Amino acid sequence: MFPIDEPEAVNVILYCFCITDENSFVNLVGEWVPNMEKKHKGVPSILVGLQGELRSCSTSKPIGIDVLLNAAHKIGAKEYLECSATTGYNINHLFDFAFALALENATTPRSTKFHV
Ligand SMILES: Nc1nc2c(ncn2[C@@H]2O[C@H](COP(=O)(O)OP(=O)(O)OP(=O)(O)O)[C@@H](O)[C@H]2O)c(=O)[nH]1
Repeated sequence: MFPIDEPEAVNVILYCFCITDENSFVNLVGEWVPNMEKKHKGVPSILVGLQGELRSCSTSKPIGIDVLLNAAHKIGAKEYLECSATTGYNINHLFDFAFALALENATTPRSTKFHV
């Protein structure tokens, strides 16, 4: 995990994983979330399922929605959202929601840097 030199500049966290990759989900919940929580306590987050169009693909085996909603609740995420870079599904909604959360959390003037 890379260090963010200005932790106070973080107003929202997007926890992203691929919905058909169990490992990416397990790593996210087991490693990334606890680390980020230590460094950015109280910062609102969104759990984001990537490659969302694969949910309707008959040959893929996505992680169940109930598991993901439960995980979002457990890690304290404000929402679970699925999106797809391939089809554009939910991308605008995700960023609108993320910016709204970030603004809610921006009680003092912050840096405008983006960390990906
Ligand atoms: N099915 C599907 N595949 C996707 C989607 N977005 C990205 N991919 C695929 O996932 C792989 C990785 O995509 P990248 O956009 O390169 O992801 P990255 O995290 O930047 O990966 P790096 O290049 O290693 O940094 C590629 O094979 C993409 O085609 C999506 O929405 N749906």
